[in-house]
Amino acid sequence: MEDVGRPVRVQSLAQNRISTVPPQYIQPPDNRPKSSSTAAASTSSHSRTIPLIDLLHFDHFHSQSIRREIGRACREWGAFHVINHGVPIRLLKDMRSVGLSFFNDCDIPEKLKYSCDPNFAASEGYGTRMLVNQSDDTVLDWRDYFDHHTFPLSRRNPLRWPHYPPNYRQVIEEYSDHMKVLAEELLDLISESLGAKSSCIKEAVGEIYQNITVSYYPPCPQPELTLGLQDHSDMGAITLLIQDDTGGLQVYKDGEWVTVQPLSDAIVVILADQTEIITNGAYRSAQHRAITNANKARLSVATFHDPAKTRKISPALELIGGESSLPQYGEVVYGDYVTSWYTKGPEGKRNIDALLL
Ligand SMILES: O=C(O)CCC(=O)C(=O)O
Ligand SMILES: [Fe+2]
Repeated sequence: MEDVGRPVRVQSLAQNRISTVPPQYIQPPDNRPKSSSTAAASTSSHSRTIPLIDLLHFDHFHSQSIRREIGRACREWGAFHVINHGVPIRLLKDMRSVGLSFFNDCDIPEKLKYSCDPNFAASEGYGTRMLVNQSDDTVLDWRDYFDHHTFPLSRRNPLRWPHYPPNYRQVIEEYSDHMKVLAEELLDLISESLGAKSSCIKEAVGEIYQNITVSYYPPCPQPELTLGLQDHSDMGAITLLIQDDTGGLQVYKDGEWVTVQPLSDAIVVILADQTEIITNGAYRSAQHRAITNANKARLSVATFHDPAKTRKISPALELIGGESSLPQYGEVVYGDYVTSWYTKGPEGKRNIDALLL
C-alpha cells in the first residue's frame, strides 16, 4: 500500500514478480517505446548513435580538431560520448558497483531509512517520484533513485548517504570531485568551440551546484508500455552520465529515438537547458529518456552541474550581437525554472521552449 509521505518503490513491485504493471505506470500510446527499441534491436551495432570524442590527444597540435568535433556534436546532437576523459576507469566501475550494491544488497526497509522528502523537488536521498504535487493521472516512471548533494561543499554531508557498502561514501566523494573537474573542462571546450573565451559558459553559470543521481530501473514485466524515465531535457548546464551494460538511454534526434550504446569506459555528456540559453540556441539541450528492460535491472549515474537557484541566466553577451543573432531567450532566475520544471513536468522541452522570444 502507498501512503502519501512514502510512495511505493518500483523495486518492491518488481520483487513481487507481477506479470502486468499497475495502471499508473502505463504510458499513453504516443509515449510508448517502439517494440524494436525494447528488444535486442536496441543493442544492434548497426544503429545510429551519438558521436564519440577521444580527449587523449588533447594538446596544442590536435586541439583545434577536437574543438571542431565537439562543436559538431553539440550542434547536431546535444549529447556525445567522451573517452580518455581523465577520470580513472576504476572509479567508474566502483561507482556502478557501490550504487548497485545499495539497491541490491540492502532490503527495502533499510533503504527507506534514507527516504527523500517527496514534497520537495530534488531533495536528497532515496526516492522514486521525480515531480512534486503529482495528480492522480500522472504517469509514473519505472525507476527508483538515490540523489546526493555534492557541491558546493557546504551542501555535502556524507552522513546522509548510504552506509553500505562500506566504501559507498568515499566513492561518491571521489567521483563527485572528478566529475566536477571534467564538467568544467568540457564547459571550457564547448565555449571555445563557439569561438568564445574558455570561461564564457562557466562565468554565466557561476558557482556550480552538483547533484549525483543513481537511478535503478528494476526489470519490468511490460517494457513496451512503460518508461524508466520520461522524455525530458536536463534543466541545468551539463550532465555527465555513466550506465551499465544493460542499456536503455535514448536521445531524440530527427524525429526518432536513438539508443545510446553502453560503453563501459566512456562518459555520456548531455547538454542541458541553461547551456542552450547561454549559447543563445547555438547548442541545443538533448531531449532524452530511459526505456525499461524485461529481464535485467539497469543502473545509471547522472551527475548534474547547475547554477545556483538565485542565478539569473540569459544568452551570453559574447554570443549575441548584430542583427543576425539577437537574443532568442528571455532571462530566467534559475530557481524559477527549476520550480516550473518540477511542478508542470518536463514533457520534452516545454520549459525551455516557453522562454523563446
Ligand atoms: O538513466 C538514464 O540513462 C537517464 C537518466 C537521466 O536522464 C536523468 O537522471 O536525468
Ligand atoms: Fe536526464
